[in-house]
Amino acid sequence: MSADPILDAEDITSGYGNNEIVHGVDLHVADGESVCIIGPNGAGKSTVLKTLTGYIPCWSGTIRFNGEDVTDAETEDLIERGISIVPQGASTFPEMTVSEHLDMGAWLLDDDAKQESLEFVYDLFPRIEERLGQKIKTMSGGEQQMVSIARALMIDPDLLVLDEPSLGLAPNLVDEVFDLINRVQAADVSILMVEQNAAKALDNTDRGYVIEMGNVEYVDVSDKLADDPEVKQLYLGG
Ligand SMILES: Nc1ncnc2c1ncn2[C@@H]1O[C@H](COP(=O)(O)OP(=O)(O)OP(=O)(O)O)[C@@H](O)[C@H]1O
Repeated sequence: MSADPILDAEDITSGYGNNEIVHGVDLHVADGESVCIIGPNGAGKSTVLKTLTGYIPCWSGTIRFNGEDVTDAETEDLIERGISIVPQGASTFPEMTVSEHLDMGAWLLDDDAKQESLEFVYDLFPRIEERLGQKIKTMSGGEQQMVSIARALMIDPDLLVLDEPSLGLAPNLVDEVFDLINRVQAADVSILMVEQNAAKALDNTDRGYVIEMGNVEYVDVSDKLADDPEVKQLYLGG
C-alpha cells in the first residue's frame, strides 16, 4: 500500500433481511487514491457501497475511516467525518437551480466554510459558476452529474464515493464525467466508485476490485486488471 488507507474495510458482511449478499469483503482506499469496484449485474457492488456508507448495517467485520472505527456509523455521521456520496441516477431536482443544489450540499457549513467550499468548487468546475441560476432540467446529463458531484464536494470531503457515475449517459458524456472525477482526485480527494462500465472505470482509476457473488475475485492496480486475460474475458467483453 503506497499510503495509509483512509478507508479500510476488513472481512465485512452485509445483506438484506436474512439474505447475506456481501460475504467477507476486504477493501481499502489509500489517501489520494482512486479505486473502482466492478463486476457483473447483481454481484453485490452497490451493496458493498451501501454498507461502507452506512445506508445498511455492517453485519460483521470492521470498517475504519481515517483510523477510526466507523463500522456502526450512520450515513450522516460518516458525512460529518468527511465521506461524501454521489448517489446513483438522477439525484438532482429538475426544477431547482445549480445554486440551490450547492446550498443543499452546504447544510453542515457556516457562512465562511460555505464560501470556501464554493470557491473550491468553482475552481474545480468553472462551468458551475457560470450556470448558478440555471435549472437542472435544462442541463445535459453530464452537466447534471457535474452538479451532483459539486454538491457532494461542498463539505470538502476526504473521500468521494460515487455509485455508477456514468449510468445512463451517452458515450461522449461518459468521458466528460470521468474527466470531472479525475479533476476531483487531482484536488486531493480520494475516490471510491462502483461502475458498470468496467473498461472506463479501470481506465480512470488507480486500483480496482472485481466483485462476484459478494466476494472479491480480483484486486490489483487498474492497468494490470485491464490487461489480465481472465478479467478481460469475463468482465471486459473479451
Ligand atoms: N433493497 C434490497 N432488498 C433486497 N435485496 C436487494 C436489495 N438491493 C439489492 N438486493 C439484492 O442484492 C443482490 C446484489 O445487488 P447489488 O445491487 O448490490 O448488485 P450490483 O453488483 O450493484 O448490481 P448492478 O450492477 O446490477 O447494480 C441482488 O441479488 C439484489 O437483488
